Amino acid sequence: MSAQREMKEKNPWHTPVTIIITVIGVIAIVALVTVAVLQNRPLPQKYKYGIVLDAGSSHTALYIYEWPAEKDNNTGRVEQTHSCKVKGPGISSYASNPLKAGESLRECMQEAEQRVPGKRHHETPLYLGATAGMRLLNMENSVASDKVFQAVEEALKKFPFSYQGARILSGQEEGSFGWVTVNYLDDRLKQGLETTGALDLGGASTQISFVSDNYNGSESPRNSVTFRLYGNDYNLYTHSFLCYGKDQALRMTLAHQSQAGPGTVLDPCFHPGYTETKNYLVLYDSPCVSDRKPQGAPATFNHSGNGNFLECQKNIKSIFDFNSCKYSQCSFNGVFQPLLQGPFGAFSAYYFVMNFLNLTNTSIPLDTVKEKLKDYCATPWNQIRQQHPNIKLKYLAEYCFAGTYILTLLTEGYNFTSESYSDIKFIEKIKGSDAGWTLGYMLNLTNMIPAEAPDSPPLPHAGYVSIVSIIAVLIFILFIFSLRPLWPRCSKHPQIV
Ligand SMILES: Nc1ncnc2c1ncn2[C@@H]1O[C@H](COP(=O)(O)OP(=O)(O)O)[C@@H](O)[C@H]1O
Ligand SMILES: [Ca+2]
Repeated sequence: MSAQREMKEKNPWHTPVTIIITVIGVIAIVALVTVAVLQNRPLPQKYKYGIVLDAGSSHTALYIYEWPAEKDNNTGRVEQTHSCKVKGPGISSYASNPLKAGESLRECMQEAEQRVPGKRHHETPLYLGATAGMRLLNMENSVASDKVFQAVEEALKKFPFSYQGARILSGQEEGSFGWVTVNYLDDRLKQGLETTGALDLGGASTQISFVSDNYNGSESPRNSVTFRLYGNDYNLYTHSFLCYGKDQALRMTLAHQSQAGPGTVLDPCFHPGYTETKNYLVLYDSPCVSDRKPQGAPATFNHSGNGNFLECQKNIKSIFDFNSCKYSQCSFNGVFQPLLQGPFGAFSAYYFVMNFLNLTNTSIPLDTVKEKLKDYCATPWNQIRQQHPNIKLKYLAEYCFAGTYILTLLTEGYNFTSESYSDIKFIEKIKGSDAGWTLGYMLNLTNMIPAEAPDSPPLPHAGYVSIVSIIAVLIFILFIFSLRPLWPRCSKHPQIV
């Protein structure tokens, strides 16, 4: 008993000096770490907002983007928080009643007023970009397109946002900003990773944009767009085919068939049993087909389907010119295209159509995809309608054509093969944001992607706190050891008295 007591009494850690040092040391460490944690705690997040209206040929959509206020330049952080589909057709359809174009945007704009916090309204930039529908209207009737823009501008200026203008995007801008969006959302730009090509299919035009090792912009410079983003140079190949969006392509295919003679068009791209009376004037009311208008045609024609994939593909091929090419290689219509280099993201109508047809999985062999589409096109129209009672009839009637057009455009037009077909991914969204040109357009106009790589703190906050804590503990232990001479002596073998 007494030996144990002696040992306890002689334990050097139980002397008042070391106890006091320990207590002060622990308090000092807690204080140091607390100060470090509080001082460097990330500030409560405040957000900034941006609004882009995508005035497409078939409809207008509004997108709201949000990013942390402190990190304008630190990318990969802008996200789409809301989207609103404007009711009614695209703004180019209001050529004869421009005021209605402005009015049509009101509901979505009011929604945006609710979604963006009031105190941010005045600093929130608002852009409207119009694509191929307005490009065509501008070609056809520039006075009408100016009036539409005027009406749209007046309507948008009534809202409390920072209005930055409405304009028609060039085909190159549409293609390249789609490419920026896809690669930004995938975090490929900031990390300098290999990029993804972008395939956008609209109603009135279609875009292809990708980086190819064998393209430096010297052959066909009009297809070249260069970007310097986060310290990396990109030489992008991009082309926009006006009239090769799926709605205008359908018009061209129909116009080609109705040249056989007025009356009835028996269309292999429509289901057997499908039959509609259509108006020649409506069909030819577009610069994409106006020169093919037959002379002395009756006002209407009967459009009936017989559902034949191969025949449909043959008709679709007739709207492509595969013969003229003054470059080393071309896609179609004499347009230069370098060697395809994947991967590719295909969005907008590419996704809507392939998703409806259950064909978004590109690891299915191309021949099987074609077989499935063949069966789908041959299905009677009545059966299709019964199976899909909730799908808009106009879309439903056209999925056979649209699917066949997509496969033809990809394989015959852009030269995707059975192997490279699997490099394509049909996508709608990336990390919650829609794939499309709008985000890239806003990032560019707000200078949100720096040319050089931003300086980033060498350590994340949690790493910083851990290192400060470990170093503080180590210093404390060293300190205790430096006080060794002050420690009371302790004998190796306790003596029994
Ligand atoms: N659910 C859907 N199913 C099929 N097609 C769709 C669907 N939603 C939109 N689309 C089509 O996507 C295309 C979008 O094109 P849009 O952006 O309006 O034209 P552009 O980009 O040529 O100006 C249109 O052809 C439209 O009909
Ligand atoms: Ca579009």
